[in-house]
Amino acid sequence: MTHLPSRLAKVSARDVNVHYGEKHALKHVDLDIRANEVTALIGPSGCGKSTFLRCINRMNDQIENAHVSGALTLDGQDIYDKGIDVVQLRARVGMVFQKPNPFPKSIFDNVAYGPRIHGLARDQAELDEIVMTSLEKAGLLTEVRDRLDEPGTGLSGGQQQRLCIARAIAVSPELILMDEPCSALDPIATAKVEELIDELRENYTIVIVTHSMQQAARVSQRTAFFHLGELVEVADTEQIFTNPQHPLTQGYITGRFG
Ligand SMILES: Nc1ncnc2c1ncn2[C@@H]1O[C@H](COP(=O)(O)OP(=O)(O)OP(=O)(O)O)[C@@H](O)[C@H]1O
Repeated sequence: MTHLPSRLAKVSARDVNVHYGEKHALKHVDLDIRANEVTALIGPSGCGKSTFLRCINRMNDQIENAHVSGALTLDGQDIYDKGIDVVQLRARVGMVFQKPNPFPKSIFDNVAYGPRIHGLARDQAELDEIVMTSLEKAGLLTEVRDRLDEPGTGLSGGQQQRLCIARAIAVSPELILMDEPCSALDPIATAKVEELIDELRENYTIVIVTHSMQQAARVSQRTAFFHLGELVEVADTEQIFTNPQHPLTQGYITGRFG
């Protein structure tokens, strides 16, 4: 039985299905994402984690053969409503990708890009303020304060990823989607980004796809385990890793498959 979307959830998914042509990639997913928490999506390669993530900001719209059905709401509002402005939606729901992808622009302009296109600053002083605050929140300001005019692509991989997080934050999103944000980073840069995720949860809701169970255990409060397109189990992270209810979850977290 499909339950009604939860009013308490930041994002509520009910009977969400995604097909890529004939391929049924996501099957009847019911999942609530709670506000001001980090929710980790885990599961073996190809199980549909990224597909689910892309449903939330309608990135699947850009994939020609993708078809999404079911109900997805953000604060109770239908994400797939015909009246929804997708550009506005993506300002509310930011995204950070696997590979840091700064624009070929200066550090300052990378962060100022979103506020400029959304008209968030009335003048240069306000824009400066947004850029500096976003860099600060992303834990990058002290490292780049003196080189804001230099290209973002000249930063280290870990710094570039924090720049992308600053860029996402600059438009004041409510939700940040992260698709394996540390997979291209070394352990030290990964630790910094994980620390940052933990701090950001105070003001944002975060959904992170990760292949690292250690990372899911370190950064998230809730964990959802997917397998072959189905959501097998969702629970508090501690429970998933200490007392999973489903044998498939148990098998995955103990490394028996995946
Ligand atoms: N554009 C596409 N066209 C056709 N099939 C796709 C497309 N994108 C994904 N798929 C298929 O849908 C399924 C789910 O893919 P998805 O990328 O969501 O999985 P994932 O769990 O994020 O995997 P990974 O951990 O390897 O990134 C896979 O079988 C994949 O091959």
